[in-house]
Amino acid sequence: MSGPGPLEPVEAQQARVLAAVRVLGSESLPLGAAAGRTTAAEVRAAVPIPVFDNSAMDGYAVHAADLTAASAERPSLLPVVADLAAGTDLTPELPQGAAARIMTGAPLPPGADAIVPVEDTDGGVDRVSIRRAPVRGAHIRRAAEDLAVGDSVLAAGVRLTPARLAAAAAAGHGSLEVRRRPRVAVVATGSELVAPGAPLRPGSIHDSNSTLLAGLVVGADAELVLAERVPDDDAALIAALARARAVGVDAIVLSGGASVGAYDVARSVLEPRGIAFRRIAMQPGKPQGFGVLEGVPVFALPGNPVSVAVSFEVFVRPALRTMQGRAPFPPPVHALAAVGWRTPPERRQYAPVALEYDGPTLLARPASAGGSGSHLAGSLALADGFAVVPAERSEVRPGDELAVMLVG
Ligand SMILES: Nc1nc2c(c(=O)[nH]1)N[C@H]1C(S)=C(S)[C@@H](COP(=O)(O)OP(=O)(O)OC[C@H]3O[C@@H](n4cnc5c(N)ncnc54)[C@H](O)[C@@H]3O)O[C@H]1N2
Ligand code: MOO
Repeated sequence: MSGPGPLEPVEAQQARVLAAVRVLGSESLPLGAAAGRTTAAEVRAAVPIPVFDNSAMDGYAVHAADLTAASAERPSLLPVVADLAAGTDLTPELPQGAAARIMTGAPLPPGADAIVPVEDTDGGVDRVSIRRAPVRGAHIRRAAEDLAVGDSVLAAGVRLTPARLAAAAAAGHGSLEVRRRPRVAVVATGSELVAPGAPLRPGSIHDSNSTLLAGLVVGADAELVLAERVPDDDAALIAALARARAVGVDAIVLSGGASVGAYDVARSVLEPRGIAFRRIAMQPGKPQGFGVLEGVPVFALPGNPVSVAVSFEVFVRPALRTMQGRAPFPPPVHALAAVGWRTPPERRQYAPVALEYDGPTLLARPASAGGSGSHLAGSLALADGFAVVPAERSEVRPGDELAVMLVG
């Protein structure tokens, strides 16, 4: 990149990224190992839900027509001809004029057309006294009333939450075809960096980007296979990139050295290797390197911590989602600005905001009292998301509606 060059739209850079990434292959995993994975194909019910007609109550299976006269004052008495617990394989035909004791989830005996809850009876074992006339169909759960065999349980490209895994289990699946997790290497560059918690020497700072990126990668359901911190030294970065390729990666994410400084190592190493460095019309996150190095997408994010957090959401997360076969962009939430603030000209702002409800109204408030500087790492602690302010706006006024990207 020689000279400043024009600012390019965020969408143009996102399009480059998405054009360069591919959906990964799939593998079959047992449900217990599939949480956080993405379905590689539509999942259809292999068994119906419910599997068979069954009782929704502990009580008695009856013919409703036998009990039209039953009341608290004049209970009806029926012989109990069967005792059906959940899990029983008995399916006796229920004769007219008889009852079967039945527990919740036990199969409905053929002929029965209503369940009387035990609370409406004397709980008898040989004979039962019934104090209330049931309506036909009462407390019966019909086979397939939720899903029939072949019905769609999960679409392809859906993240597997515990609830979705449970639906798949209920529909007869023990394992699912899921996308492979993207393998990601994270490299923080900067001679000023020391490990979190290590003593600071003059001019040094704690490396927070490694922690941030590692957590974001894992939170995006990818696999962190390498995390390195390298000084502003070409040979050190080249060696780190070689190690990343040696372990096998689907993406490499760097932080720092993406701008025009004399020691901007990411740019000096990667630009000659075909990674393009551009100025994107966004704040923070203006300098962005992206390209494909020996088949591997490489993201060179600017070093400022808030820039890293925003750049991940805007470029890296959509790529990792695409690799997993998901829609690239999670839907934003909408909030009203609690206060006003100035925004930079000609750059779309991604302002870290804290969200809070005022009654039913979701309000967004800048997460840092110190403004929206990309160096304000402390503001990340309070940020629930990034409010997206269009480039043509120069200020946000109190009450303005804002789209907010939730942080991962
Ligand atoms: N002359 C210009 N200077 C700068 C421009 C510009 O257009 N012209 N753009 C500014 C913008 S905007 C950004 S953003 C930064 C991006 O710079 P780099 O990507 O080269 O990042 P560094 O210089 O390496 O670091 C920036 C900042 O972040 C701190 N940092 C870096 N790594 C970490 C880490 N792992 N943990 C915590 N903090 C980190 C670093 O110490 C710097 O303070 O360039 C502007 N300059
Ligand atoms: O683009 Mo930089 O991230 O504004 O500070």
